[in-house]
Amino acid sequence: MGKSSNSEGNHFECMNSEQFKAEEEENGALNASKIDIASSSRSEVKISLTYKSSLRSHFQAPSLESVLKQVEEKCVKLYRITQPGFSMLKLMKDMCECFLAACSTSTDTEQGISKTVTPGLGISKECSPQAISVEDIDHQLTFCINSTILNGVVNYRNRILIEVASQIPKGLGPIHMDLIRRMRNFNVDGYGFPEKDKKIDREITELDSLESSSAGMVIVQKQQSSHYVEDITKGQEAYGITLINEINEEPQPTFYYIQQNVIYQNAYVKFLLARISDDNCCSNCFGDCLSSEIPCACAGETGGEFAYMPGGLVKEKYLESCISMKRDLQQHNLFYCRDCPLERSKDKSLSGTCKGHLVRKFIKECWYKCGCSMACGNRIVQRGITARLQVFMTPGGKGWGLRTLEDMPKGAFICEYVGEVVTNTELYERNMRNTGEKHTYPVLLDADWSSEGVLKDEEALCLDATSYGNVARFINHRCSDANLVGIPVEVETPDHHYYHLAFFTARKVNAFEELTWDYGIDFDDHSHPVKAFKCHCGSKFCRDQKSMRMTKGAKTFQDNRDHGLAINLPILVPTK
Ligand SMILES: C[S@@+](CC[C@H](N)C(=O)[O-])C[C@H]1O[C@@H](n2cnc3c(N)ncnc32)[C@H](O)[C@@H]1O
Repeated sequence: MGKSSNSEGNHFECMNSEQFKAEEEENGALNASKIDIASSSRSEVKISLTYKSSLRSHFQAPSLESVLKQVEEKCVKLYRITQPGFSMLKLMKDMCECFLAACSTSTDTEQGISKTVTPGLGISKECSPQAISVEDIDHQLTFCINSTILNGVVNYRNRILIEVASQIPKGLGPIHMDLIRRMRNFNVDGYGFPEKDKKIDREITELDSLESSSAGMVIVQKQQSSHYVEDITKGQEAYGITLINEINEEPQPTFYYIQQNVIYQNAYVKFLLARISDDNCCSNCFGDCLSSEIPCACAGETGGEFAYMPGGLVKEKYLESCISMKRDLQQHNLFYCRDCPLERSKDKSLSGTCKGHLVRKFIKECWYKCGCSMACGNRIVQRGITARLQVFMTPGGKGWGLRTLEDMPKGAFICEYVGEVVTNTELYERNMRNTGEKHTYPVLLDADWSSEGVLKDEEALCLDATSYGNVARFINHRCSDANLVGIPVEVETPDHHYYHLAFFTARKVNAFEELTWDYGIDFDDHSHPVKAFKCHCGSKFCRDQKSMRMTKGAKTFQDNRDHGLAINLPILVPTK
């Protein structure tokens, strides 16, 4: 317990966890930071953060204003804060207010022990002589009840240890359950525990039975996962994206995480402001275009109405039309190219017959030439991923997959498909060099080939996420009833041979559900140079039944190379 006073001589009581400090030293985590929150008897709150950095010899203290300004700028960029007037001082004030509110609302005692808990991020506190505190440094959470009674150490790598000290008073059961409930909340908050950790319930009951015995260290659950990565994006996305493998020994996939598309070589993608005409931007707008009474020019692409609702979800009507386009293909016209870039890329001397391309609806977002702010409701995809996501090894033979760690409503933006922008010809050459990769990661950008007349080679584009990509490269295929829908989004250029392919939820998706997308594969097309994978989507509408029987005879791995997503052929209508 520490004491300090302010300039008016008020004393603050501040609780530190000695146990945690010892552990920190043991782990050599000398650069760890520590936050303390303390309250005085006059309900004043003091936050202090000790940051241990390497010592500098000529240290000159900067002004508080300049530091706050720099932090605010950094936060706005790093965490994509779109709230105008964001202020660090206000944030710190909010933290103090929350602390006081928590003190006054949760001091109801149970079995004589205060249930006051400050969940998460490096906070220790004392609101009453008997408190529970929660600390998190580098994702090690320490739960303390009265500091001495029970310390639960939750390790984020899927191991949960609960250490029980030697004297356990009777009647702590409800508190255990309360802790477990909170641990589950931490799961949902992105600490990466799989849903099956619900079996903690059973184990905590076992722990309850230890109450009357003298216990030492009790390992409640120890499940070493073969692989866990805290953030595959290495800080490039607003929230870290974890990766976990509890199924087999397959290590983390090797690829470079990129947050935005990069052009490989020949692709013609030019973002020229001069090409954006007045009809294609809203230079007279300001603030949020969605709140103006008359939709601006940027809504023109979607029939004079914005595709997004305030809050960022895609409007039901628009979303449904995109979903039905994929599901009921026969209802929609396919465009057949005169000189199909796909076929042309295979062999220039041959003129292959076009297999047809879906003519897709585009969303157009506001961009640089528009007068609105970055917080405008018509800028969703360009603001990047905000959902809590996790890459995980699927149990069903599909390799790695992607899931959400939080419930997502229908129409929510998940991520865009990011990769190297390559021409069809470049992709074809890559495919030919490819010697038996298990999974493939290319997507055709053919949503608007119908309006482009004959595309030049450098204009017929694909995204290849094999070596450079984002989290979307892990989204597996599901026939017909996938929970994501891919929508083409125009951001930088009105040239629709280049666009962003963005994934939105096609229905409400629950936390821990795998996110899937219908790649649009025709499993019956045996003319493709690379065979489609055997589909394990598990959907009752799976289109691969026939194909599974026909490919049974494939003998070598090479035979089983698949054409993943690089396919744009008519889909069979599912048989219900
Ligand atoms: C874009 S990647 C998806 C991530 C991939 N599962 C991985 O481990 O990296 C596409 C590849 O995943 C596999 N895949 C995706 N959906 C599948 C499904 N429904 N059944 C079987 N394999 C699937 C195929 O090998 C496909 O080429």
